[in-house]
Amino acid sequence: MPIRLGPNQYGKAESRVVRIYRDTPRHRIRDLNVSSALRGRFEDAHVSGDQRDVLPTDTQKNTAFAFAKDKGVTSIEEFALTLGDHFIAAAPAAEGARVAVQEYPWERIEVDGAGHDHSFVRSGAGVRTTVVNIDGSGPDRTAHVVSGIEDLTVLKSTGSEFHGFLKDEYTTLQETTDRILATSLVVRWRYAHTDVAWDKSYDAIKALLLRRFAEIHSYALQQTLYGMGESVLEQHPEVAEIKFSAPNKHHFLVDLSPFGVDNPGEVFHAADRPYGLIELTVQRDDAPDPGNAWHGVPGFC
Ligand SMILES: O=c1[nH]c(=O)c2[nH]c(=O)[nH]c2[nH]1
Repeated sequence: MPIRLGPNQYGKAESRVVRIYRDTPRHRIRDLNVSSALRGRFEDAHVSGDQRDVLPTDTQKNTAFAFAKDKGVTSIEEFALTLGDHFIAAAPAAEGARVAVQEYPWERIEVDGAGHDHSFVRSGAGVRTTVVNIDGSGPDRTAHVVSGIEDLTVLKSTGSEFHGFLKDEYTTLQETTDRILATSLVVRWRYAHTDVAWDKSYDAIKALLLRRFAEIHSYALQQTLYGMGESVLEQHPEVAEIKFSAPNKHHFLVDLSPFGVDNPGEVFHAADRPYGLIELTVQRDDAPDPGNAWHGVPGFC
């Protein structure tokens, strides 16, 4: 029975790289979680145990820390692209590299109305992400960048309705014209190219997503997310498509009538499970081919 090695990749997952810029008394911080993986002609390592083509995962980890010092972290996308190209050059058997980076946000601690020079507090609003996939080098090189934000928890205390839905013998859900809408967003967008002002693009897209969540009167989480994605594509030509994965964090009105207490939309039970899970893509008709841009990005349809 012929048996052979199928798709494979290997690398170092979740190196926690913290880069402090201390060239002036006003320090800056970039706090990263870096994962790299190489794919290519690595049959020998798997089938016979010959490691001559294998750039160790330990080396990949070291490189992430060394590059944080030598090249710095201008943006997570630039950092991931630089690392990926380096690994493909350093390991001749590597035909492609995947570098995923999460960035944890820090804010300066406010002291007497001003941000402190070297004291920070983790800020709660979302983790920035990128997944870079590079194939080849030289003129045949292709690079795909999928960036995004995860754990962006948002809530509207009104301005959300849900009614007119299909009903059958198992339907018990009441129609509503006023409910809480809450979700913890995972959003990922694919850039059409790599000539992007990465930090500026991220900041603007995050602000736009939040603004549109606030502005859109919701008839369903699906319609809110579609509207958010549509605005991103309208205002950001550098984005080819955007994907959402959003748990509908149900808030149930508590029945206080047994205690003779009225509850006009004021006290809710925030249920953690089960949750509706809404996933969608908003894309341009003429978006460039995704290639393997979504390779290794779990949880998206
Ligand atoms: O925004 C919603 N979309 C649904 O598809 C759905 N289904 C459900 O039970 N509640 C909701 N809410």
